[in-house]
Amino acid sequence: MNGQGFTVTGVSKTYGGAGEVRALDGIDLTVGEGEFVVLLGRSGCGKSTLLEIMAGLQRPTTGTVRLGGREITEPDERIGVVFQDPSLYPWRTVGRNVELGLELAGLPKGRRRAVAQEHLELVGLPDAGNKYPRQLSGGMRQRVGIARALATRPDVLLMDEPFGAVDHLTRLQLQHDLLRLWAEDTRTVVFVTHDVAEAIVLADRIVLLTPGPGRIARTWDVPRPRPRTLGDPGLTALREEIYAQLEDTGTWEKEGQPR
Ligand SMILES: Nc1ncnc2c1ncn2[C@@H]1O[C@H](COP(=O)(O)OP(=O)(O)OP(=O)(O)O)[C@@H](O)[C@H]1O
Repeated sequence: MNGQGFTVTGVSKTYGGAGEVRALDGIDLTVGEGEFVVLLGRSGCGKSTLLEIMAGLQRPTTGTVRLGGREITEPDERIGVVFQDPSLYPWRTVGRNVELGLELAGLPKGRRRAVAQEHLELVGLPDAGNKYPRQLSGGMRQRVGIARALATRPDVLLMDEPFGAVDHLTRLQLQHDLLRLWAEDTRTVVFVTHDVAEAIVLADRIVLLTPGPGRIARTWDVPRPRPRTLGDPGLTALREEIYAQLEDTGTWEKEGQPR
């Protein structure tokens, strides 16, 4: 276990400009060391805003975020971030993309190579190092994004719809691989999705956000062993409960697609 916990206290965010948008209001959230928390909610409820604030990529209008007791006000070496679009540099090989954070950290070239290769192996791409991103599938590129985030050995992984752009089967495989990586080296994970099934398969705890402004409506513990299948009766009940709560907010259609 090498994770660190987050404490989000009274976080609100209002985007300025012509039409003010209250994206978040009064978010209080604790994520324990080594815990896998999923932020679930429809499009526009402030999931990305909250994740970016936790990553130090944005400042809240009010409130604070602490990681291991230290306030987060800017990007932090203890935090790795994975977005839906892995944004790989097309002119760099896959290996050199994974090396990016290590370059910034000043690691010597030979060591960078070795660490990048080690992390490509970890995500199931042992032979991809000398290829270019365009030679990989979408799912493989997303794995490279994960390898890049893990290569600097962050204590915490923040993931914003990381599997949102890949096909269903690839998505299931990536979920499985992520859980394997997490089990091998447990670190704190905060994972954003609007997919109820994905939340149930992955999370220790599901945090449901509702929009206008984004607030925490409810949280659920998912006390089932992994790997989980949605056929598990305990999970079917939970799934129904989450959908019922979403329907209460009048903004959801069954099977996880926001209107
Ligand atoms: N840079 C910005 N400037 C102004 N408004 C913004 C900005 N970023 C987000 N918003 C607004 O804040 C609200 C929350 O957006 P956010 O992207 O955090 O939600 P989300 O739940 O992650 O949505 P999605 O699932 O579609 O990514 C939305 O109303 C959005 O339009």
